[in-house]
Amino acid sequence: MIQFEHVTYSYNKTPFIEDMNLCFEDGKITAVIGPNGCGKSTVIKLASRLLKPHSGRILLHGVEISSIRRKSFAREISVLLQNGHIPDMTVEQAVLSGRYPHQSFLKPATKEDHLMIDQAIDMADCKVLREKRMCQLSGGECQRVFLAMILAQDTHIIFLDEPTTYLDINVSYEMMELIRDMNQKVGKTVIMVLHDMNLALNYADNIILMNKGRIKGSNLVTDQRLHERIGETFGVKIQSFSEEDESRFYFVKR
Ligand SMILES: Nc1ncnc2c1ncn2[C@@H]1O[C@H](COP(=O)(O)OP(=O)(O)OP(=O)(O)O)[C@@H](O)[C@H]1O
Repeated sequence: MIQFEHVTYSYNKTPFIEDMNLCFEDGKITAVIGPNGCGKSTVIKLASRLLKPHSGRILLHGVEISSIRRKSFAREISVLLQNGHIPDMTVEQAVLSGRYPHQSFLKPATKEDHLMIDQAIDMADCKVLREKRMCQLSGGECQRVFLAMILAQDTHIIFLDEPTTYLDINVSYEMMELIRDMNQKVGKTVIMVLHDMNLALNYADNIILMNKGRIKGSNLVTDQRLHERIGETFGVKIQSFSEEDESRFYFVKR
């Protein structure tokens, strides 16, 4: 479990995130949603130690994350960022680099490392890309390889910042199915930033809604007013229709 306690962070003189309290529960898929610039990536970067809070505490299973050793932390938490750096190496080497928290300095990769990268490449459907260089891949292919790197890192908690960027609609759903498998079959805790409300509503066990650096609601999956709240926050109108005794919603411009 990751907890934010009274966290404050600012990029300039004015605090952007102020006194934030938040909990990412174990074993769940949590979607963080909110308009552009509302602070979703900032939260992911704070939780994954890429940014340091100016005040307050961030705890991983009750331990302040700043006190955890780098390699131990990387065995617990992995993160897929937006616009990640494309390494100058082959896909196989890139996926192997995901194993670094489990390897000893200057020791060659072990049998287990190779097994993990084979599994990760298989799961993320990157077999045909294995020998290619990263710079030769399309945006969607790169995204799949980044996911394979994360799978190879084999952490309990996975942060994904817009994992479906560059993916077409069909592959986006495949990616979500893979994320659901990681959660349900392997027990990973997944926290992901999503812009696609359909994906968030279909795949998340928990939805956290943000606006202007603040949490506007968490545990929203069961909130009867979830769709209205999304509409208000994004400034869009909701329309609903019934399908097979189920109400479906879509959002349109006001
Ligand atoms: N390095 C930085 N320096 C200054 N301001 C920053 C920096 N990074 C982000 N910001 C600002 O902080 C705010 C929150 O940014 P953040 O990337 O967390 O938003 P987001 O909700 O993830 O947005 P998006 O949906 O567009 O990806 C924005 O106003 C952004 O301009």
